[in-house]
Parts: sequence; C-alpha cells; structure tokens
Amino acid sequence: MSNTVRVRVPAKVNLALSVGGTDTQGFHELATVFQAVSLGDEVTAEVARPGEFKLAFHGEGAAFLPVDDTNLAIRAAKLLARHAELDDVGVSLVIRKRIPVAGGMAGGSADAAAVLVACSALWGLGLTREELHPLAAELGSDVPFLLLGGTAIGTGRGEQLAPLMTSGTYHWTFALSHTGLSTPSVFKEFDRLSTPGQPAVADELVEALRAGDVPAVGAALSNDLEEAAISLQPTLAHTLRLGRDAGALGSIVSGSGPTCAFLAGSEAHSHEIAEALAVFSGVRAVRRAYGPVAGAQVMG
Ligand SMILES: C[C@@](CO)(OP(=O)(O)O)[C@H](O)COP(=O)(O)OP(=O)(O)OC[C@H]1O[C@@H](n2ccc(N)nc2=O)[C@H](O)[C@@H]1O
Ligand SMILES: Nc1ncnc2c1ncn2[C@@H]1O[C@H](COP(=O)(O)OP(=O)(O)O)[C@@H](O)[C@H]1O
Repeated sequence: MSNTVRVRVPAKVNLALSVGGTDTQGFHELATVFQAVSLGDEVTAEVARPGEFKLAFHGEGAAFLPVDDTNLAIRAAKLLARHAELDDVGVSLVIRKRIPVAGGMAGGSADAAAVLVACSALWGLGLTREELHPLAAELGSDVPFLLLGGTAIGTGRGEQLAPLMTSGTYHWTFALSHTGLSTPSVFKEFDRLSTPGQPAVADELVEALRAGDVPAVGAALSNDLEEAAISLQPTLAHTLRLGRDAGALGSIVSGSGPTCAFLAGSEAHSHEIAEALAVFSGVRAVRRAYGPVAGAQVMG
C-alpha cells in the first residue's frame, strides 16, 4: 500500500436545472442534467499520525478557504474513517484548486468526492463508487455526481443519479466573477421570485445530447436559478449578453452561479468567446474546458 495517493476530480456544469418545492428539511426538489468538465482540482493524500487530519490549499481562491473541521474535505476524511470504524488513521491533504470557489461549479463538493476516493485507497479500504455513494450524499447534494462524472440526470436533492449516454465533445468557456454567491442565498432568492412547479428535464435536451447535436444542446440549456443569481449579481446579465454576441451556442449561469458557462461550436470558437469576455471588467477571469470527463479518479 502506498503512503501517498493522488486523485483528479472534475468540476460540473448543470445543462438543465429545474427547481421545485422544498422538502421537510428545506431542500428543493431538483431535476438536473450534470456534465463533468475538464477544469478540475487535484487532491494529494498522505498518511499522517493516527487522529491527525491536516489540510492545505494551493491555487484558485486558496487564501479564502477554511482548513479546519468546517471544510468539506476534512469532513469527508473523518466521515470515511468513522464509517470504516478506523480510529488509528490520519491523513494530510493538499489540494491544488482550479475550480472557482463559491462559483456554482461544485468545487467544495468535488474536493469531498476526491477525498473519499483518495482515503479509501490510502487506508486500503478499496470501496466502490456505489459503496461511497451514501457517504457522498451525506456530505452534500452535488458530491455523488463528482464521484460518477460523465453526464447524468440528478433528481431528489440532486443526489439520485441516472447516467446519460451522450455523443460528442462539448467545448465550454467559463466567465468567473469577482465575488462568489452562496448556494443557500440563491435558493432563498429563487423562493422569493418564483412559484415552483414539478421539476422536469426537457426531452429536447436529452435527445440532443444522445445525438451529439451541439447547437440543439446549446438551445436547450436552462437554469431556474439564473434569474435569482442575476438578481443578486446584476452584472451577470451583461456577461451572458457578451457571450451570446460572440456567437455562443448557449449561455447560462452555472448552477447557483455566479460563474457563467458558454457552449462553443469548437475549441477555436471557445477561444474567441474567451477573448470577447476577457475585456469586460465584470469578469475576473476566463477558463476553457471540455466535457464530459470522468469523475474522481486515482492518478497514475
Ligand atoms: C445548486 C447546485 C446545483 O447543482 O449546485 P451549485 O451550483 O451550488 O454548485 C446544487 O443543488 C447545490 O448542491 P450542494 O452545494 O451540494 O448543496 P448542499 O451542500 O447539499 O446544500 C447547501 C444548501 O443549498 C440549498 N439546497 C441544496 C440542494 C437542494 N436540492 N436544495 C437546496 O435548497 C439548501 O439551502 C442547503 O442548505
Ligand atoms: N474544499 C473546498 N473548496 C471550495 N469551497 C469550500 C471547500 N470547503 C468548504 N468550502 C466552502 O463552501 C462554499 C461553497 O464553495 P464551492 O463548493 O466552491 O461553491 P459552489 O457550491 O457554488 O459550487 C465556499 O463558501 C467555501 O468557503
């Protein structure tokens, strides 16, 4: 057994996000289509003294992230140790972040999924994705999808997953904001602005994904949280317009935002969209990625 394990994990974009009413715990019923994209974090897990759980970040947003027990990465490691009834383990985690923090791309959830996979390998547990699923769902609604990757329909809180067979490669340009948005506050704003119905994923999107019809996928992108995200960060409306003017096949707020996602017709087109977005002062940075890619995976 190795003393060090490295895991690569993707970010996600919601190609559709249909939001319904709330359950008894205040969680909204969702029907969503997730796609895992190549903008990802890397987690290195190293054996530490029993009972020692350490965390450090490098890269995107590292200075703003907590490294104590409130971090989802530490919570994931401790949850797995408890679940496996291991009281003599410890881990030192180093996370290289590329996924924007509080950006609607599930960065924290991705790190939690990666830590479950890394610690399962590090501690010789060899748990399957199916065995890790309940732990992932306990950590957060988005965490199970980051274990799975690819493209999938999510229902319930987003944790009940059905993989979707798709064709083709999807090239994305992402516009990052200067400030993040908190997921609960975006759902709260959604409740203020909307009367939710029964959440559903449009057949047009599923058909277009199966056929690999990228323009039709672009036309079918939808997000019920978009209005709420724009209400909290009005500059997003201008960012979305810039991407549309640059010929994006679809322009959408990613999840609860504020990252905006633009579907391009090719890799070259994704560069053109990135250049058009980079000139706007409301955009902190642009990133390009493609999907679908695999979920959290041990490297090497
Ligand atoms: C909106 C989505 C879309 O994929 O992701 P982000 O765009 O934030 O990454 C997800 O639903 C976010 O999932 P995740 O970030 O894992 O949320 P959780 O930790 O489970 O919940 C954080 C908070 O979000 C709200 N929440 C989350 C999921 C859900 N189905 N209904 C909710 O109302 C609740 O207020 C909850 O307390
Ligand atoms: N490992 C982590 N990476 C990113 N954010 C984290 C992490 N652990 C806890 N957080 C906290 O979770 C919040 C949501 O971050 P994130 O998961 O990046 O965004 P989102 O839910 O919009 O996709 C942030 O405010 C951040 O402080």
